[in-house]
Amino acid sequence: MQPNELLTHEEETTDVLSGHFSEIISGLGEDPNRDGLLKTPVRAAKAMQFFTQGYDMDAENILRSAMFAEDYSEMVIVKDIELYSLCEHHLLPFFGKAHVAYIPDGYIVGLSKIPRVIEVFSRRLQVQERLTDQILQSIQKTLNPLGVAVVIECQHMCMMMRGVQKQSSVTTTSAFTGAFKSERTRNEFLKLITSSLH
Ligand SMILES: Nc1nc2c(ncn2[C@@H]2O[C@H](COP(=O)(O)OP(=O)(O)OP(=O)(O)O)[C@@H](O)[C@H]2O)c(=O)[nH]1
Ligand SMILES: [Zn+2]
Repeated sequence: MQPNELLTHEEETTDVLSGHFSEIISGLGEDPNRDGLLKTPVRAAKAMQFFTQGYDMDAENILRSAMFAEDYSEMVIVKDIELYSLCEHHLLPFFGKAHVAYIPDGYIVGLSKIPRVIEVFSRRLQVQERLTDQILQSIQKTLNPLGVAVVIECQHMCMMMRGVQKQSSVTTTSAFTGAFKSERTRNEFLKLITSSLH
């Protein structure tokens, strides 16, 4: 029997990635066999797998698992949801906050499912614009509410640690469907996410 037959798919991936990380460490001129680096390829592999675990998750299933029929039809906002993602250009983190709102049309969703949907799409190689849109579309498609709004504010390590090296710039992206296309509704949402009372 091959030793690999006993490994799960996840463990096999860890194995493959750690081989590559070992080469990266050598390529950087370091010795992957020195004491402090011995377990680093496996640790780095597991970290990258954690950062990209969203590929194995299904946002629509998550939302559908906690949809409840309810007559409430005012705006529901979940704001200041922290997120960590990886920029697909440099494989460096970008991180910040997401604010999500929807106006129910017959169904509400379990509140925790909104941050879970953000995990699904942020734990991948991403750009902030696509992340914003994917969150929006998955909620719109599943709940079919009167409207969805997503605002994301992030700092990108690729703009901080390297490249242009700007430490304080924050990128804001937003996307809206349905009722949030109206200026009045959108402004109410934007006011509420900047208010400390909500
Ligand atoms: N639109 C968008 N751009 C991003 C995101 N994350 C990183 N980038 C940008 O992707 C671009 C890649 O540009 P390139 O010129 O190919 O890469 P580069 O030479 O490393 O660019 P610099 O970062 O300017 O040094 C950079 O401008 C990054 O700032 C994102 O989420 N959205
Ligand atoms: Zn980048």
